[in-house]
Amino acid sequence: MISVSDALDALLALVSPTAVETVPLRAAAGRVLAAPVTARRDQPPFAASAMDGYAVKAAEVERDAMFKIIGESAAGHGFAGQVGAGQAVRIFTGAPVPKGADFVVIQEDISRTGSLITISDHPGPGRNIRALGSDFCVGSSVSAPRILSPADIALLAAMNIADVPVRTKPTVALISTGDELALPGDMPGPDQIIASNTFGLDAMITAVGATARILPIARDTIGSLSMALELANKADLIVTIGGASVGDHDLVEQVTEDVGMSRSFYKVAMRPGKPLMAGKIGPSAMVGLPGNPVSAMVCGHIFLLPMLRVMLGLSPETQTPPLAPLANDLPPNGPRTHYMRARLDNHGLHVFDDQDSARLALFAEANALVIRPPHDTARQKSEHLAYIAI
Ligand SMILES: Nc1nc2c(c(=O)[nH]1)N[C@H]1C(S)=C(S)[C@@H](COP(=O)(O)OP(=O)(O)OC[C@H]3O[C@@H](n4cnc5c(N)ncnc54)[C@H](O)[C@@H]3O)O[C@H]1N2
Ligand code: MOO
Repeated sequence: MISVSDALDALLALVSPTAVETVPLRAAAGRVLAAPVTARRDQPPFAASAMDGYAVKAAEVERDAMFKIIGESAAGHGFAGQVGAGQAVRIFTGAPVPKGADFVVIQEDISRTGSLITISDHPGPGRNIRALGSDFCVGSSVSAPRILSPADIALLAAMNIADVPVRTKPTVALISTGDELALPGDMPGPDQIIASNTFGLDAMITAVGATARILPIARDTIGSLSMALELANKADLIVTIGGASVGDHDLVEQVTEDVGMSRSFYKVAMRPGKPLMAGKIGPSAMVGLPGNPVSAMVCGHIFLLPMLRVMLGLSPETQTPPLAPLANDLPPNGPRTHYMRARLDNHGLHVFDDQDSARLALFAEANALVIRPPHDTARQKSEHLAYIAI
């Protein structure tokens, strides 16, 4: 049995970043930017008014000063002339500030009679002008890698970037194994249960930005499992679920060996998730997850997500696990790293009494996995422990 950190290192060594593809801007939302992109424009491309009002010379701005309006500058239609002494141009938000003007008096501070205006109130110190290129300039860079947020997409649009280089979505083939499994919506037999893990993992994989394929359930025969692995052969990552332990019907170890998997390791000192195996089948990374529903999902968080992040060109971890106070006492931990299901609220981490790795209903109540290192001593309420938000 190897430690969690050795297992993670070995798993990350099985994968590498996917190829880069170029997609239209709208399709880039949520994708990982693969290379820095640079602005093709200055923004704003001219000194622009930040307010509706009158463009004048700053030197002439004082209470009771009078100006003659000589034209108008609207967004999309600037004023071609020049503002001279004692002159003003009616201007609107986003419009180019005309030559000769360097101050916009907001219309609330003006009284107007025909084509004459008087500054009737004290204008504030701000000139109400956004300088050319004050947001970004030609050549300003958006750094990579990053998951493109809605704000990033808006920025790229403003930079006039129509096509975006992103990482190809890693493909993951999910294979549930077991005679006892039926699909949601099926009429399960009396000894059957519903295959839940594939669906939970599919949701997790999709949310991180990869594509999952759910393959037909492999039955507990060598032929059925071999066929499923064959169907999976083009995937970047093959994930089997169940059949990883030592029972007579646990065939993943044997069949992956038969199809020529070069094994990286089998069994990790963690709870849940001990009977985890990994290796390479041809060019695909392969991870054999334990079948217990909570074990499969916890291993998804601890191992699959970092692997997928590396495939997406990101760093494996999103953050160092934060600390929070315990809301209850905990007994000492055993020899394996224990990821304890807990609910974090304003009072701290409420670690569940029942840590059975088959209890999906309880797992769905959890929003944190409290990390207990091997042989961690007993912990008291209020002590701060590291956790992973799930
Ligand atoms: N003698 C021993 N028995 C077991 C050991 C051990 O060390 N010695 N380890 C236990 C641990 S820990 C785990 S975890 C499980 C893992 O077993 P497998 O990976 O072989 O999984 P299965 O036996 O196929 O299934 C376990 C359990 O999970 C259910 N299952 C399987 N696939 C799915 C699915 N896709 N969706 C929902 N539920 C699933 C399956 O019906 C079983 O109830 O082994 C322990 N045994
Ligand atoms: O290691 Mo198993 O995954 O505890 O239930």
